[in-house]
Amino acid sequence: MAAALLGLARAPVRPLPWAGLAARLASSMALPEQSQQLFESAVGAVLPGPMLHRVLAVDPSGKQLKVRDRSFHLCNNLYLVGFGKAVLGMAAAAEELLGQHLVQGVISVPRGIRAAVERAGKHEMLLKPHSRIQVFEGAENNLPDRDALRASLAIRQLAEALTADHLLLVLISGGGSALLPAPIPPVTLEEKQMLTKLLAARGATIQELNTIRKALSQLKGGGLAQAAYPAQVVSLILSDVVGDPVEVIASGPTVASSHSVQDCLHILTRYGLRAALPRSVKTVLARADSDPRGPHTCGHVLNVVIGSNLLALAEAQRQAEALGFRAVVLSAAVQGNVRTVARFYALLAREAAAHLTSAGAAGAEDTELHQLAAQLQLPDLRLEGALEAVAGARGPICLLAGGEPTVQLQGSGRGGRNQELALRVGAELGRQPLGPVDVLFFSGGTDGQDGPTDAAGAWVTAELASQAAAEGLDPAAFMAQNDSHTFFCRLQGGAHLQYSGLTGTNVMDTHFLLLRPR
Ligand SMILES: Nc1ncnc2c1ncn2[C@@H]1O[C@H](COP(=O)(O)OP(=O)(O)OP(=O)(O)O)[C@@H](O)[C@H]1O
Ligand SMILES: O=C(O)[C@H](O)CO
Repeated sequence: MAAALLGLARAPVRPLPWAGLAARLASSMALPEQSQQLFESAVGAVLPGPMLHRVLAVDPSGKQLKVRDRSFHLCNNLYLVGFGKAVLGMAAAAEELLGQHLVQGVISVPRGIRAAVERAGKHEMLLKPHSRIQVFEGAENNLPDRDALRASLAIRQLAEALTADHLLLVLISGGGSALLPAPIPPVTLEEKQMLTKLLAARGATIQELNTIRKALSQLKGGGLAQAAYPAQVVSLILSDVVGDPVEVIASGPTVASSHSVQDCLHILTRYGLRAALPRSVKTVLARADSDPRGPHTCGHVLNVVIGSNLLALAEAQRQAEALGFRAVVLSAAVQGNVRTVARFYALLAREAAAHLTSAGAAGAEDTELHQLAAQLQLPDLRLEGALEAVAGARGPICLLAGGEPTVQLQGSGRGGRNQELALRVGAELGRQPLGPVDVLFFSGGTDGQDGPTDAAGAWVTAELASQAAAEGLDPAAFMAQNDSHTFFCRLQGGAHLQYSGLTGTNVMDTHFLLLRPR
């Protein structure tokens, strides 16, 4: 769906007409440098400014706001609210574009974000000095708190005061659920926070977590849209969820919820929380099905996904082609255990290397690769397309993917999904020689922060095991402790780490596999 929405469906890969020149270009730069360029172009494509400019425009008369192919009348009637990790930059871009039409705005963004953006010199992501947009910072560590609650109440108040003449622009990005808490009484903020924490710790998916959050919230699951009715509502959504489901991202505050109380009870039972529910939660759930207003309706809302992992990958693919790689996007929905995902990428690298060096792929490994692909159940995986492209290639190959694998923490080390994935792929690649081909795997979080570290991710080559051994580092010991960040800090003085600082955007992670025959 996202591909169609964004007009990004790709034609099958054909040989490049300028293949000779491009291949020379690819071979003149080091693979780590090239992977860094791909990451920068991926992130650059989903920065708030470019994204908003792609979908929003004011017509020359200044009387119409164009959102894709829809037009909305402007006459001192524009209001703005927003919540999410990327919303400060989105609001700054909206203010730049629509400032003179804006009457008032309120946004809820993570604690410390303005100072971080300022320190990074990203002034284009800051609001103007006398902005009409009020900023609340809160939800430290992605958990709803009193400050986020105050922000939610200000957002609700703004929405409820609107009339049919008004237009409300809603800016939404990942992290929005924690930044827009408004529990339905008698549920308290603390009770909701506790339930969310318990569900997350027991492994609930973001879909399950947000189903519960919606049932207990005044503003999620279409509640914000309802509060703004009869004003027209345009929501611009930056997706941080695989498949870009608008009802899940930030718990869908402008999307009518299709979940029933039964769905909630199933989830609470699945995670062993049904028996110990606070009385207030039971009361709200019991009331929900008998709510005389019925579910929220959202006919007055236009929800638009303005950025996603696929958009970032498409830009990185373009950049890879410009660098002379034959480039294929494998999937923008990589999920699953990081160990399985790492094995999958290592087998894919091995098979691609075998084709490039005419060694021929081993049957058992091809079978395992397909088994892992089936096990991971990636809905949009283009494995055959990638293998075909690899089989027909003589020069450098770039396979791109994105998503959010899961790390089940066992140790007490420092790391993140991306660094752990890279370390695991590197360890797998070193198991057998790959022939005369250079192979690099890169994994980086588009928000610029991988887990609780200040690196965005890391890159590895097939030489990782020997490089580590030369410095007395044992990758297996670091993996057992989930200590990938410490490993990469020590390996060649941190040269394999990707640092970009907080990027001000967030469309999950990017994975690049680069292969170049020697
Ligand atoms: N030592 C570690 N090694 C590997 N992964 C870790 C480690 N510590 C935390 N993580 C992982 O980091 C993730 C949390 O990091 P982060 O704050 O970047 O979350 P996020 O999912 O990227 O947030 P968002 O999607 O809202 O941007 C969790 O998935 C957690 O399992
Ligand atoms: O805020 C949230 O609910 C998550 O980041 C998913 O969008």
